[in-house]
Amino acid sequence: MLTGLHVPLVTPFTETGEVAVETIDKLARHVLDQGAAGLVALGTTGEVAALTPAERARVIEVCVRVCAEREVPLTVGISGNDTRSTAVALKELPAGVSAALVTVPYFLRPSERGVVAHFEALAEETPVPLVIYHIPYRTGQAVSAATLRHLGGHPMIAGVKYAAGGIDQDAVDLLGDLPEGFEVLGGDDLFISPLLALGAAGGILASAHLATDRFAELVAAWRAGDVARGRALGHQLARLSAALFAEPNPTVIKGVLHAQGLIPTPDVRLPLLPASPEAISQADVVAVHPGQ
Ligand SMILES: O=C(O)C1=N[C@H](C(=O)O)C[C@H](O)C1
Repeated sequence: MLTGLHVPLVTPFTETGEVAVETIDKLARHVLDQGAAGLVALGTTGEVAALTPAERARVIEVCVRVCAEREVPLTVGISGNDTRSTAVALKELPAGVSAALVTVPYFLRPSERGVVAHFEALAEETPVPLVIYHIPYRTGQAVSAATLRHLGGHPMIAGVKYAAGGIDQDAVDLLGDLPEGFEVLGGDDLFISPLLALGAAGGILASAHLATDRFAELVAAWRAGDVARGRALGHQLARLSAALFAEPNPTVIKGVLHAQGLIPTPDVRLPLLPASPEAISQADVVAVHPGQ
């Protein structure tokens, strides 16, 4: 389940500010047609914090339908920094969800022992396998390779979305000795190629809304041991990711998707502000002419 390219969908908005439900359906089918192995709903890229509970439910509903039809996994993002309410959110996931992407408790900085206790408690109650979202520059909480390896031994903890802001020693340690049945998915778009070279099974990559087929090929090339292809594509796609992350995610991605006619507006919800026209046109150029 946790291999290949998974696209964390943006949440497009209509001219009047509602969630553009039909566009989510189209976008989901588009990235799957282009080679994505699965979808992620309600990630950071989906502006989950700015959606109402009813909007979140609607987004999940559309994604469940498309993923069921295509027989691909759907992972749903769950963020929270309190164990009890996170467990409730997991139990409320509807049928058809394959896994939950659960953020390391943020802001509180509970200690690594607290992180272990949190995930072990969730793993005992969750109806679907968990993917730990390790992103210390957003959560403020360090998690070592040893801790991830320990958690990865639990049968309900299927993997980690690894986004440490680069290739750090823990990434090298972890990928050198993975627990059975536990996978690493890259979550830092710019560093996906080196992480795949180290043995990551795939990635959850917002950049892959664009050039989805090339991102899927990047994952396949590294997994097949095609170093020359993996390296060449990796350099090309890193330029695209850099352009798409020139301003806060997902503002530039939405700007480019809108410019390409794939979503009705480039709108984001506060506190995000729309990307600048310069950032959008620069990323659009790189997306269309990847070699330049
Ligand atoms: O929503 C996600 O999942 C992702 N979010 C990251 C971010 O916004 O920093 C980027 C990554 O591509 C996936």
